[in-house]
Amino acid sequence: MEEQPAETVKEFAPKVAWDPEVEAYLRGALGDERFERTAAALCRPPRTTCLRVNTLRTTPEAVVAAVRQQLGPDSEGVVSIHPQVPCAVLLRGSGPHAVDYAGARGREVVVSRKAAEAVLRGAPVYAPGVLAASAGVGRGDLVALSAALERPGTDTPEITRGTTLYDSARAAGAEAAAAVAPAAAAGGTDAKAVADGSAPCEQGITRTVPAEVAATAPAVSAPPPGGAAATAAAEVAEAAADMDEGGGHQQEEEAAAAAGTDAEARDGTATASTSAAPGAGAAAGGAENLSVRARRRQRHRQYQQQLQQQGGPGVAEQLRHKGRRQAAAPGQAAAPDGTVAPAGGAESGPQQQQQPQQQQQPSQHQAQAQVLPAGGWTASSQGPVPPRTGLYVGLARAAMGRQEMFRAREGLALELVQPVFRVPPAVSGLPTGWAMLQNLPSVVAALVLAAPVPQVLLPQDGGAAAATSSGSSGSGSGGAPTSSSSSSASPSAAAPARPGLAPGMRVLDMCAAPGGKTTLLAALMGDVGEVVAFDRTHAKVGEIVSLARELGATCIRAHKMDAGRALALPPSAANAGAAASGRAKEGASGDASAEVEAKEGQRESQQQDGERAQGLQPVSEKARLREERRRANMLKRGITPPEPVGATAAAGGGGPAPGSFPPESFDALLLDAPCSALGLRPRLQQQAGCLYLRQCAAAQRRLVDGAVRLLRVGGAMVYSTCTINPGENEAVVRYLLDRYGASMRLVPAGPPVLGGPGLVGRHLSMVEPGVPLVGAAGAGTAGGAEAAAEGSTAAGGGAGSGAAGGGGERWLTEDEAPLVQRFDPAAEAEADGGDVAADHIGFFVAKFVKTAPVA
Ligand SMILES: C[S@@+](CC[C@H](N)C(=O)[O-])C[C@H]1O[C@@H](n2cnc3c(N)ncnc32)[C@H](O)[C@@H]1O
Repeated sequence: MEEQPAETVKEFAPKVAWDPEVEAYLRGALGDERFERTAAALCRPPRTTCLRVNTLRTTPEAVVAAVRQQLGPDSEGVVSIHPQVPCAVLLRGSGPHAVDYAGARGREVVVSRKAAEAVLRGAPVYAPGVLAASAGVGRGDLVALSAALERPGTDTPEITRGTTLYDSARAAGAEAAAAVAPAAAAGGTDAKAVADGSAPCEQGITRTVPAEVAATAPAVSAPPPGGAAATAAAEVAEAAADMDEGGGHQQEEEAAAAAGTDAEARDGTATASTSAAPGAGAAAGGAENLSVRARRRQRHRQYQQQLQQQGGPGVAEQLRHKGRRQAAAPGQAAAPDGTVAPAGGAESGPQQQQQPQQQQQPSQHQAQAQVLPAGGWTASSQGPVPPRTGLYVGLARAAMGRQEMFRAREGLALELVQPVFRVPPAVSGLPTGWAMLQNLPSVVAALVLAAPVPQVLLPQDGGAAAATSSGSSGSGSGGAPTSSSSSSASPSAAAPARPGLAPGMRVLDMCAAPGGKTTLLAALMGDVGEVVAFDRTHAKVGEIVSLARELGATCIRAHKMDAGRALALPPSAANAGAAASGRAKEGASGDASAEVEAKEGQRESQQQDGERAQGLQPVSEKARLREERRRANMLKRGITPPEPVGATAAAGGGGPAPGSFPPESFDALLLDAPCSALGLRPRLQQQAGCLYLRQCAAAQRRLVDGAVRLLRVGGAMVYSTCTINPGENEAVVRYLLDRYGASMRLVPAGPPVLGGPGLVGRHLSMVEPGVPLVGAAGAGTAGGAEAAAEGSTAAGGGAGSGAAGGGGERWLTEDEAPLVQRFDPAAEAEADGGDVAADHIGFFVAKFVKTAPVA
């Protein structure tokens, strides 16, 4: 096999791009080293896929056998039952693998960030995900796949859809073909830059030429017509034709320049067009008259001026690079493999090898770009584009030609040939309802709710659990643990325990769609009892219903409900509730965003429920009929329609929703809160800003306010998120304990325990608007932020200042931290031998028991 130059092989090692304020905050929370590892881990998918077995229909062993049968020899070492979570079947993948991009021969397709993230999980790319492609990419071609990030703070990708990327090697070949003479004069210092492999391109990516090639390549004169350069020119010409479809004259200008038909457009100084290679000339109009060319020149200069006016340093840099490339181009030639060979002569040799040392230190992304296939890629049909990120995500084969990729609204555009991650093969042939894909920490969250609650924490009369204590713990049906918690942090670890979840209970899943955890709760209860599932979005409630049907869970009642308004207080308590609500707002008074969020949430909820509320107090016959149809429709789809209630106030403001529940309605409760999702993987970019993080936390506190009231005394509650943001995790636990500590007790979140401890300390300025976050972190604590010196304990409740109180955002104490589970995306790297079974998304689980009514 032909040996490939090392430069074509690329490692995948990017780090998530963050909003700067969020980065400063997370660095403070996690410490620099852990933050760096987390930022790298978030760019990669977890290498283990988890199939959660539906124990209502089958057993883990049966699923493993079915998967093995389906995968055949491929299943060797790939499939296993999780040792601590019996209802979880793990399928192991591998990566990141270095990818050799030599086969792409300089062709590239840029896809949206989201498409690239899907590629990392093993998906192909569909036409809408394609943003840019090299000129002349045809069906069946191999291409390097790269990701475009979004411009900071926007959803707009950094590269416009439809952009043509020029393969600089081909463009250079065309230019060489256009030159009658070897253009020795233009070779000068730029030829030197090319020769030593450092010639930059328009995108700010430094193109690398293998040293061997640089040292040995012959000097180039005009290549023979019909050779590689002519082919390249023809492809560039095709690109020019492509670009006419939507690119406007600027694209044409660029194409002409790249095709070597207008020397003036390239260096701005030449006075005559050179004789073009046949292909290039025919394509781009080498026999144009001077006035047309003069107009082009003018437009080109105007465009450059515009760019310089609009752009920051990036644009200036691109223009500089562009000038250098263009001047250097005549001294280059396209090697058959798409690499660029330098001009020989006096400038070549050891002198050139020193050039890179004089260059500016490349950024991280540039550093990645330096190991791109020799030849590199340049942009663009629409003028210079921002410096590329160099986020290469695999070698793919085009299933469409370039034009079709942009014209098609759907359809497979690219199939992965060499992936960065090898995900386990898809398991598609399992009998319906046997298993579902569910990330392991999510499974753990439900199991933690089912885990036994130490008896000593419960009131004498046994509260809710006593009513069902004769039932099994559910371990037989769902693999829930039966033993008492083993956490040494709990003073009551050795005490007899009662199940947190058992058949016959009435359980609430407050934010339930699409229903992964809801259906697991039902399985853990043996489908006996009632699992009430809320979601605020109508369509999503439908998803819960469908999943419940598919998995055969009949005890689930799905409601469309804003969980923050689900608490119905009796009229006598309404005033007290309103007062509680007022206090909640008071507590958050330092947090302007909380109010913003509360108002927004209220507005949205009111809007969503407006129609329904009207239907409950119909103003017309038409409205009544509409409501009837609506309710019938909901019933048909398995969604429980809301019933009117007479209550007038609820914690969290906005009043109770129709169909809301009185306090202490549920024996157990799961609050899997909507969150910033900063733990989901892979993510190549995080757009969330601090304001958004604060809004998420405010919404979560509002949901907590309702949850603690809806839970019956003696009942267990799990709070979980899929974010690594301590403001939505530890700080929410702190809020709950400070505000409701007289009624709610933090207990060990387990078994099973697969995550690490929570963060101790506080962040001084996260919740204080206008205070810069940088520098807020102290040194030497678990998170790099200030140590928890205040000694707030799990039981030491009362109306504390909460997360929003003076002194910034507060997390856990040393005693509390081991009781929760923080799933660290970077944890797997720390594990012995890098155990892929421990490769998780970022997640957080905390468990509480209600020991007394909430006043
Ligand atoms: C993290 S997801 C829940 C995932 C779910 N527990 C599972 O495991 O499949 C959060 C859900 O909360 C819903 N949601 C957001 N705000 C809500 C609210 N105020 N009341 C009820 N549901 C809400 C969202 O629509 C979303 O489906």
